[in-house]
Amino acid sequence: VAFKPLPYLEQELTRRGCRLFRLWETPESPVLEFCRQNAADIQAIVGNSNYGADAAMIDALPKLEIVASFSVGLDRVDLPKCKERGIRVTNTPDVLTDDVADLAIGLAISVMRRIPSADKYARSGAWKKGEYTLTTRFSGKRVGILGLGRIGLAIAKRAEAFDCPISYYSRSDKSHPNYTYHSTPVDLAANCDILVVACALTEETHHIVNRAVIDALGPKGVLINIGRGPHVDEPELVAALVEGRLGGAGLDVFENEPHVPEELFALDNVVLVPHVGSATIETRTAMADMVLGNLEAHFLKKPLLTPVV
Ligand SMILES: O=C(O)C(=O)[C@@H](O)[C@H](O)[C@H](O)CO
Repeated sequence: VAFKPLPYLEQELTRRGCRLFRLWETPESPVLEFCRQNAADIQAIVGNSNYGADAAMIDALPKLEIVASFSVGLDRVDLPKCKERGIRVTNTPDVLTDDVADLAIGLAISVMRRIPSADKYARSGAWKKGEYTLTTRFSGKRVGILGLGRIGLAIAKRAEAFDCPISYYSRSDKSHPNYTYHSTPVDLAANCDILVVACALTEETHHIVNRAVIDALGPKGVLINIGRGPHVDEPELVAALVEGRLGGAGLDVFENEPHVPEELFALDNVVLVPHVGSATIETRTAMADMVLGNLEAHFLKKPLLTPVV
């Protein structure tokens, strides 16, 4: 188990007879060393969005049969290597879609209406001296979505309820009846007020939000990232926000988690949360059940619940 899991997941793995090798409890020995020492016994890895299974780790585990990720995103798992070795890989799709989409809309409204700093204003007593500054309406704003997959569609559905016209960029035109397709991220950014990152992290989508996209979004534009930190060229983002070349940002993920750029701390047009997209008890429990179900199916030689490899 590569990360400190939900107690429920840890208890259930033990109750179902799994012998756990707790990687997070062995800071003294490098991960690879730890894997090599226990290679004869490790048949499965339970990882997440930060701790996956790279090629070196897979090579160090000749008995490895399955990687059951406690995440929908698999950018930390070397999928081609697993395929090559015949190692199965599963993730936790669908059960977290609503929470992640809710957070995306929550971040957008929080940035547009400056909710965190308005909250601070009310708590500070400053209201006694005068009204809080006017903010910007979310309803009706043009929402652009990078990646119209499960989470992207769930965000679009929610934004539609706020009368927001929806446009998107993805590898192919999905000829969606109500949503406008843009063939480049820059084109999408130039034609929306709020740009939401909701695609998987791949070599292709690494830094998909770069200087050109940020400048196309512009001084009134808002960026929402509930994908992965490396989707965004973070130094470019920070510079644009500090210089006022971008109107605001709502960020759940960062390039070097858990480190957050301190230059953003003083900006009230920026809302920062610590990778909590799926962090509700309901969703994390459902994710745990999916991990448990996939492991059980694998070792009982039954069809996996959510196979990726
Ligand atoms: O599912 C993903 O891809 C996520 O990023 C999150 O749900 C994390 O896995 C979660 O932070 C668990 O550690």
